Amino acid sequence: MAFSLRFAPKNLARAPVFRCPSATPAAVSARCSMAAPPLRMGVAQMTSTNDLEVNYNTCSRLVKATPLAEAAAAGVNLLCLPESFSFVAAKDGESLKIAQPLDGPIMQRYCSLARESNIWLSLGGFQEKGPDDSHLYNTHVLLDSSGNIRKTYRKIHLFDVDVPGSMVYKESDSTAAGESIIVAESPVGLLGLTVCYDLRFPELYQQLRFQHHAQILLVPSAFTKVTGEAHWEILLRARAIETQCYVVAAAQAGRHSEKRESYGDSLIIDPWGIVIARLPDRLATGVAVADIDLSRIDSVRRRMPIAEHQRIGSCLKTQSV
Ligand SMILES: O=C(O)CNC(=O)[C@H](CS)NC(=O)CCC(=O)C(=O)O
Repeated sequence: MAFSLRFAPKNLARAPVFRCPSATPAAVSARCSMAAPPLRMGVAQMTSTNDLEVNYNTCSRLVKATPLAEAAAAGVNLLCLPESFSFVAAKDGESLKIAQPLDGPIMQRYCSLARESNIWLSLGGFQEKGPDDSHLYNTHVLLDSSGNIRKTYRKIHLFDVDVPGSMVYKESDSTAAGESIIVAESPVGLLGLTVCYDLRFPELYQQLRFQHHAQILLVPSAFTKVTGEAHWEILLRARAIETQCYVVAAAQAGRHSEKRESYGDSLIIDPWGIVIARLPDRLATGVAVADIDLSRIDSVRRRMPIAEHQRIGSCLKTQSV
């Protein structure tokens, strides 16, 4: 299996500086000259199949190959895995058969992985047992470094689309839609949790930023090859620019089965819309990392105060025709 570990270019990493509590001038100047370790995120790319065991082993390798914040000065605080990290069905109905509650053995194994590896994990889309026997939830699960589930987000927008030149997807046949917008505190900042096709609904990201104050938007995905080539990077950069948030998008890449193929190109994008880490489609499996500089969010927002300039939804009157 081809495997790569990529780092963001150095000049893009601006470490935040410690604020000094009051102390003797000597102690203050010693501490002030010390930069805080940068906050760092990793984005993982893989080609999951309908083999739970193989997928777990790949995830475990990706986690273990990632330098950890606790172990290394330049370690990663939070690693993001794509939608369907643990399972991609090869046939209709397979996902429903393997769906489990969050306290079932599949998710518990990933909780142990987070705990043993001492790292926070964003698990992009898990087949969570649903409200009835014919529906599951497509659930984004956030684990802390002790292996606890911190937050879960059930995918709101379901992919019922006839993709030109590909196939007809009808996610709602077997998936129940989520109904809640979810943000989560983490060591790298306030996260907005979303999944894949949600990316096409900018209102969700607007709410995450302007109502819920998210700083980093997560978009774990299994985009189709056709729609990914046409829209993936443009949509992700647009969401970063218009919300002035970091966007972290872990992707499935390559061929999962005879009928299913995904568009890779996992990305980390800064709040100005610059791509600061990338795993191209041809690198099927790997981790890319980048620094998260929360002061960069502040400076982008200060220089272009769109939150203050926002008028739709507050003072504009609707004119009837
Ligand atoms: O079925 C699974 O295993 C997991 N779910 C998915 O992969 C979902 C539903 S089929 N895929 C997408 O939302 C692709 C969106 C997309 O490609 C676009 O918006 O263009």
